Amino acid sequence: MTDPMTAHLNAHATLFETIDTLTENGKLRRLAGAFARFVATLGHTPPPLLLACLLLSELEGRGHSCLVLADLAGDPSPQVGWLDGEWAALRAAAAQGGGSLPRNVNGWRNALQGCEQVWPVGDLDFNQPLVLDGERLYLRRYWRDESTVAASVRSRALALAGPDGEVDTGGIRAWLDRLFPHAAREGGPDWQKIACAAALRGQLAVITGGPGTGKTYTVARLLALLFATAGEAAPALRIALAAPTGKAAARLKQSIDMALDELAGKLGSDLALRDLAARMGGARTLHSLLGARPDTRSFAHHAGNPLEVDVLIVDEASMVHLEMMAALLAALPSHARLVLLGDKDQLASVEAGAVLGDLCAQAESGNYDAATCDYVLAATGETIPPAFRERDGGPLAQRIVMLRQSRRFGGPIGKLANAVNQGDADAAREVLRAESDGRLRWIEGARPGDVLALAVAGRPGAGAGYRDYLERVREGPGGDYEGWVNDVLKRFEQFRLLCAVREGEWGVAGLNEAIEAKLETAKLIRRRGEWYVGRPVMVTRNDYATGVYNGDIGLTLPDPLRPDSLRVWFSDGEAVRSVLATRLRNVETAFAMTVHKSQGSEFLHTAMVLPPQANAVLARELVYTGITRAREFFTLVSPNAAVFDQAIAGRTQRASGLRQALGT
Ligand SMILES: Nc1ncnc2c1ncn2[C@@H]1O[C@H](COP(=O)(O)OP(=O)(O)OP(=O)(O)O)[C@@H](O)[C@H]1O
Repeated sequence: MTDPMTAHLNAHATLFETIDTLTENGKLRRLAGAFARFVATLGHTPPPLLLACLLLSELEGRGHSCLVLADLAGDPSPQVGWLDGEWAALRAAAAQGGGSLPRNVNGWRNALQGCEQVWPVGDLDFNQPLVLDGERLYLRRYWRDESTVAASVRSRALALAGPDGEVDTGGIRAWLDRLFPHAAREGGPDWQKIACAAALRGQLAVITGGPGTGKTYTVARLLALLFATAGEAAPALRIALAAPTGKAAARLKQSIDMALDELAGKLGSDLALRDLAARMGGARTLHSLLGARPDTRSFAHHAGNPLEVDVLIVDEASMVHLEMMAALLAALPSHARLVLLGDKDQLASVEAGAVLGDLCAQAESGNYDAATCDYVLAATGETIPPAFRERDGGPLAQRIVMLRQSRRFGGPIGKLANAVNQGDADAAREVLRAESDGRLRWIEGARPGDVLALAVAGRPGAGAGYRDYLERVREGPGGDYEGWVNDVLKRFEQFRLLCAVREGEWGVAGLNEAIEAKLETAKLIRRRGEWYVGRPVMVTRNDYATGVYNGDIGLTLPDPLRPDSLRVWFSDGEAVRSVLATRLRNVETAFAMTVHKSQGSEFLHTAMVLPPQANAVLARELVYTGITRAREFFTLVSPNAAVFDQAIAGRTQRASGLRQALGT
């Protein structure tokens, strides 16, 4: 006799067969089918629920935190990159399981809210795995995280440091005038100064801006201001610096230390800034700040055991995913001031959510209310221009300041990044083709050999690609092993090849192999199995035993004490540290890496390789992020010029309920 569960799954045999075929063909991730099967074991499962679960899981893998019912009622193919009638095939197969599928949003909502696996928000809660909130379907944990973030951001946005009358705007103004002695360069108000004042007004500040707009410069001055205006509390002020990755954390600490040191020189003994820098300690990854525990999703710090901080600065906030932001906000004591720094236009986190983008949805237009404009005038002497005054600005808009003038990125790379950000393909192509000063180069109609030549030898005026560090490796350490390691690591950071995709000849996997072969032919490396001298690797999973984390990049060099064994060296701010190569289990070769993984890093010369065909991940944010990883030189390599236009035409809009919940 067939048990009821098997009988139930059999009723959907055609649908599961179609799901399996799509999975085999790489159109669905395995987890999506497995999740749909799991939900089917939990009770009666009508075909609309199965389809919704399948899509929800597939979308989660692509960074969306929920499924919008309008997409179900319409056609979700664009979000999942289906081009060949996959959605129609799934619908047809689902219909064979019995009954017709809903035709509109109302129909889908009715079908889903009647299912025992779904909790319609507001009904009695039985801890069902799926949550239906208005016109969005969630996996319960994302709904919980989104609710935590929305509630916490709302209450922090509302909490003023005191009625504005009680904030000593005169005192703030006096310090700000010293910290920002020069007027803003391109007319308009000094947004950096305004950002500092805004952050002093409440418990949340978001400072967004493109590369080189002075986010770190501003935040160093904000720290000085907080310290200067804290009065007797100053010596006890607990400040923490954090970022999503170790590399970004190290960069933040380094830049803040430098900026504070420079300020200390200017302000003399009026403010003990060097003491402040020393007391702050290092910058940490968010995982380490929250006390990540191996193999669990929970942290040592949470609402019941909050972080011991008064001020928390988080850099590269665009990389912070929804789950991490929820954990961070839950663990932050309510009195603490949170300052988020990041570029809202960059790619969102690899994991689900686009929190910074959602928070900053209206940052361009400012939307400051009259109270903010009055406060800013009193605290900074700056007048917010009418164009940035209130339209429909709520409390959150008052907490967000966008820095609009880049100090480092004014040249052709900045122009290109701007054009891409505006989706202006004509302007972007024009800047690229002008190849100003050799800063930009576009290899159109590229062949694989062009990428390899670039990787091995760079291009004239823009450095020698990977040849440079490998030749230094070949020279050997001489008498100063650590100096040599430092130099090799620095040279490796001068050039990087970024890919939009992982698979195929133009993806990370194919290019890494091809580059290794080419370097071997050029006698720059000598492979001896997986590990060899000069191999760059990227860590793909946190490993608490060896102290290396997802995204860390290291170089393989001979062990100074036992030349036969290899160690992988990582930069740790100014210092270096190493791990025996054979102890690193989750690593991959990193001559080529994805744009996603390059976030938080910059290279003197960045080359970005686009694939020959457009696909769902290839969007404006990705191209913008790739370009803005270049400090001095940028090369675009594309086998098919049309793909560049297609990529920047599309924006990635991640499905989330956060904008609505926050009114942004
Ligand atoms: N108001 C200013 N006056 C003088 N120099 C400035 C000012 N603002 C920024 N700079 C300089 O411009 C450069 C870029 O600033 P900063 O590194 O703070 O930008 P950022 O937005 O943090 O960049 P990234 O996105 O790359 O982290 C630095 O050298 C900084 O010292």
